[in-house]
Amino acid sequence: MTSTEATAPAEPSAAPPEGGSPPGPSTAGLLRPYSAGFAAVVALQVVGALAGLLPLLAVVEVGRALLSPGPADPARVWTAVAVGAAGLLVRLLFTAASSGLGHLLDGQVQLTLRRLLAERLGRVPLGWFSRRRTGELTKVVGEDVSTVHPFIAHAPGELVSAFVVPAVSLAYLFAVDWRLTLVTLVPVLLATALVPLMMTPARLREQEEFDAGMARIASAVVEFVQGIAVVKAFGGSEHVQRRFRTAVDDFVGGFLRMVRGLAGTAAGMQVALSPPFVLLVVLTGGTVLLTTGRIAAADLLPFLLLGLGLTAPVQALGHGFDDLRAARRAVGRIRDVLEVRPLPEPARPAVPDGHRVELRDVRFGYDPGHEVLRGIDLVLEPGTVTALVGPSGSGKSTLVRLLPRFFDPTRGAVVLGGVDLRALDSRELYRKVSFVFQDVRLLRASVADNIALAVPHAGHDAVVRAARLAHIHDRILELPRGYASVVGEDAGLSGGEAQRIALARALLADAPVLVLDEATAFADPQTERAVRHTLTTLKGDRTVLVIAHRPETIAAADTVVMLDEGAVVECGRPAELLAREGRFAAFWSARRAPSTASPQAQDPAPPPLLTRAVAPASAPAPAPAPVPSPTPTPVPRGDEPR
Ligand SMILES: Nc1ncnc2c1ncn2[C@@H]1O[C@H](COP(=O)(O)OP(=O)(O)OP(=O)(O)O)[C@@H](O)[C@H]1O
Repeated sequence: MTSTEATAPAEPSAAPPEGGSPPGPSTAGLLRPYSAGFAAVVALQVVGALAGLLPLLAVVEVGRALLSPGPADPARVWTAVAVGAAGLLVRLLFTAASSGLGHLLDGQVQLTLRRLLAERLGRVPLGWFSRRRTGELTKVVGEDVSTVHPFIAHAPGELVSAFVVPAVSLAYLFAVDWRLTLVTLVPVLLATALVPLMMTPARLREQEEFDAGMARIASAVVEFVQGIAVVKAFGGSEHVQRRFRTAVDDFVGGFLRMVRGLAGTAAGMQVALSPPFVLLVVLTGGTVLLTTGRIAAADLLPFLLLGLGLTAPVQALGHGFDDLRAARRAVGRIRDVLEVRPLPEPARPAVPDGHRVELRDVRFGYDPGHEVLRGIDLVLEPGTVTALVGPSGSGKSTLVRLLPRFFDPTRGAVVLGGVDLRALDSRELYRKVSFVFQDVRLLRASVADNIALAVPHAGHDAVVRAARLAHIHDRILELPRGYASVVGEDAGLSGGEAQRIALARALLADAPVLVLDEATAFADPQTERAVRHTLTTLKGDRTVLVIAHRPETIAAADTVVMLDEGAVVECGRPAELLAREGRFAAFWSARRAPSTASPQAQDPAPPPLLTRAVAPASAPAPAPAPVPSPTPTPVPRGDEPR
């Protein structure tokens, strides 16, 4: 058997990586395999952008030919036209190729990111998911990965041409007339001089307020939408609406301050970069130089045409950097997920011998310094049902989740068939351990596929048999397409029905260890009795651990384990424990007392356990006590008295 000490991690492996965890791949590292592709995108874009200058230069050349004294030289004109047309064609071809290649690369990068995320999400501890909202992950895998699109597909080409085109244009213009070139640069210099005014501490503060205001509105909307039923039922809509209105009013105030602060500078930049202003500046300078005889009229043409082109890339630069910033934030969130420490897998997996489960001095805490399980020692024998009971927050759900390795213990070990779970291959673990918890997730697939998830090649008969055992078969037949009905499309299932499908899935998987959070809260009394009957009669050689909320389940269990504040306070046969008149007896009678003010006042009276208490301790477990027909009132989960 694997030694616990050798493998026990200091912290729950579900905790986010801290300190010593291996860093995830850097953005550059993620993109390195595509560097040749990016280089090709940039090269194609540069050629395309430079070729795009040729039509403008051709117009300049034609203008010069037509404006020069004497008859125009047709050959010179036609050559210029041909070069211009060729330039246009090359520009079209190369920018199209660059864009096409950029989008292909984008597709590959997004696919790689999604594969990496899927691969990592497949290896992180199951418990990590329960600490995250589904929405957060959906955003990372969907939206954030898509956010890299402009960064990959557009930014490289746009940013490069934003530098190359002005540089080449400037070189050409300097060659024509350096004085008019300086004049042509005035609008760009003016716009650039205004940039620092947009980055003052006051502006940055306003930007932060804007972001915070947006976040407050988003959270007020989410709170309202997610809790709409509760909010309406308890008359809290006015409070929530007031919160939303306050968030919007604050945002509007902040937004107006930001706009007032930015408006003057932004308008100044817009004017400086606008074509009329550029033409005005070039024409004014050109007229002065022309009238003083320093340049020829034809020399004015390139400045009018290329001068406009000098400002366009400056504007593109703004968008490019915006995309870049958004992509950086998205890649940061993607990296956070890629950095989550995966569930450690053994290099040489051990093979369990049987399916006796032992918890040996198991300690666990979600957060450092706060233990939720405080030294649990427990043995679950094959062929027995162990009912876990205890007050809300005593650690029942946490304990059962250690068996399918949602988390690893902080200290101690969970041992299956003599092997520490950490020494088991995860596929082997899930072949051995099935679980049905209350937060059941069904896939958007047919009911049959949902049941056969762990056994994809199971025949229809086997699926039906499992569904019958889970008492969901009749309900499935009522669905529009029976077993072929797609969950969420053809069939809307209640929480209890979904749990019974999950139970059918677990029964079909036929794992020798079954861990259940009693699926009673949603089921009607008859179904609930039938499911319980299935579990007790089917157990065979199975090791069953169930968080029991119903008195009948507790009565029918072979062993009851009473937890309180993360420790086992009593453990034994239900009748023996009752006779002992200790913590479990108090817990039990609190459930019986109809006049108590506790929420259990509505619960059905527990079955007469004392009739079982007369059996000698060494005798085989007697048949379950007769189960009285429970009232339809469900036991709310987690409200047992302390
Ligand atoms: N994901 C989590 N992160 C941090 N703390 C948690 C988490 N889940 C549970 N806890 C805490 O661990 C303790 C035990 O919770 P657990 O859900 O295991 O108790 P329980 O006995 O199953 O309660 P209930 O019967 O109400 O479901 C509680 O104090 C709870 O607040």
